[in-house]
Amino acid sequence: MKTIDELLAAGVSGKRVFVRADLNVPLSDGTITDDGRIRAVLPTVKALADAGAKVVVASHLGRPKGAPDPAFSLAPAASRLGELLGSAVAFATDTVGQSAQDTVAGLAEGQVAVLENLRFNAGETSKDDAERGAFADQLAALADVYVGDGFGAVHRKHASVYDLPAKLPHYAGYLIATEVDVLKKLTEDVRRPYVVVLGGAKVSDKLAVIDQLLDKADRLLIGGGMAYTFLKAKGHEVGISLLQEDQVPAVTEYMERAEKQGVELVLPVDVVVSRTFPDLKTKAPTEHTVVDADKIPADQEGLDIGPKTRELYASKLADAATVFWNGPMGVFEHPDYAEGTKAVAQALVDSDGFTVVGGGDSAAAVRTLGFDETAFGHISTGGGASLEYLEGKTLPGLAALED
Ligand SMILES: Nc1ncnc2c1ncn2[C@@H]1O[C@H](COP(=O)(O)OP(=O)(O)OP(=O)(O)O)[C@@H](O)[C@H]1O
Ligand SMILES: O=C(O)[C@H](O)COP(=O)(O)O
Repeated sequence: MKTIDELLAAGVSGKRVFVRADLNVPLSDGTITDDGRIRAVLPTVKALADAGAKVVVASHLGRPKGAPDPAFSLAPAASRLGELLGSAVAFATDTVGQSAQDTVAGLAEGQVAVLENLRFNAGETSKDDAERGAFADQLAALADVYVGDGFGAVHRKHASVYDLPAKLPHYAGYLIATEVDVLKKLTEDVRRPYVVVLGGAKVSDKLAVIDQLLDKADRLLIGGGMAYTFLKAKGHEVGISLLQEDQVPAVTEYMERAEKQGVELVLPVDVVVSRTFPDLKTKAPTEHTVVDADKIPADQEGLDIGPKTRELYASKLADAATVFWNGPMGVFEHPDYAEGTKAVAQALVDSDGFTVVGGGDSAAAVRTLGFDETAFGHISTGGGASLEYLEGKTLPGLAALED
């Protein structure tokens, strides 16, 4: 995989360099609530601009349906990028149309432009190779060189991630190079005990990675929305909690395999429950109680791990030599359900091991809950991407950067 340093050494002055970033940042009423992914691409953008390149930054945001949707515009991300760079960033109001062509043509050496959301064009995510290829051809016409730096999207076989690199000289940016280095440490001769903490809401995505982790990890701690499918599989009432009913058989099999393979698979022993899902906009205080994990009332849902579980998980993390954590332990966006995520984050800060936080929401949780990012070994910008890497899958966006 050729890296950006090789590109810079060869000289980029005056060249149009297409940087595929992951600027898929959380927004609330058009305001960016966590700019971590924008900060993560700064080293690459700065190095190219300082070397005189005409930098064309492109990304997706959210999941628009292949057509323009103002709610998913990259304009706020573009202006935040400009603030962080300390210089004006040109913004194209389309992806490959007249605005993009004029904006790129008007770039001076060292200047940066951001294209509008790539997923406003159906070709970006199309399952049809020809349709994706045609869109990639239009993107290629805007650049002389390609730099892949959107780690959070490398598991997607999309035009700007997979098809476009083949059409231009291509290099890995600093973020992708760092992320791959870190994740390699988690897949090759990992230091033990190796503890994995899984939570969050994308239950089905993550269950698949457990299958692989059972052969690698020494301990698996389950929290967040993930936990209730496991508790159901143990025969417990889970009320109206987040549940992937069709995954109960698979989860049962995982628990049996963990037992056989001597992998400690730890589930919550108590949970914070409520009758209703909290209002994440008003964050109005909610009625909630702590119950044993096998006593969730039928009309209530588990929204965070309870105090006994927080202590239990901290004790299971205390001697870890390596930790990978993906997925918040509860609905951390609401103060009534943030304590579990805080407790796990604190346990990683207290750990002497190598700690990796993998995931857009998990990384955002660590930052918004006030933890110092440097207290962790690495905060990945990709949740799904890091999980699929750990699964041992070939990631399209990384394969496309190999010669
Ligand atoms: N018990 C629960 N019930 C419902 N939702 C929950 C629960 N616990 C956590 N969540 C939600 O899970 C969401 C994050 O899950 P997700 O799987 O997306 O995390 P992530 O993997 O870190 O993010 P990404 O995949 O975007 O990198 C949060 O918005 C949180 O509110
Ligand atoms: O948030 C993420 O995980 C990445 O930006 C990928 O987004 P996607 O799941 O919509 O492809």
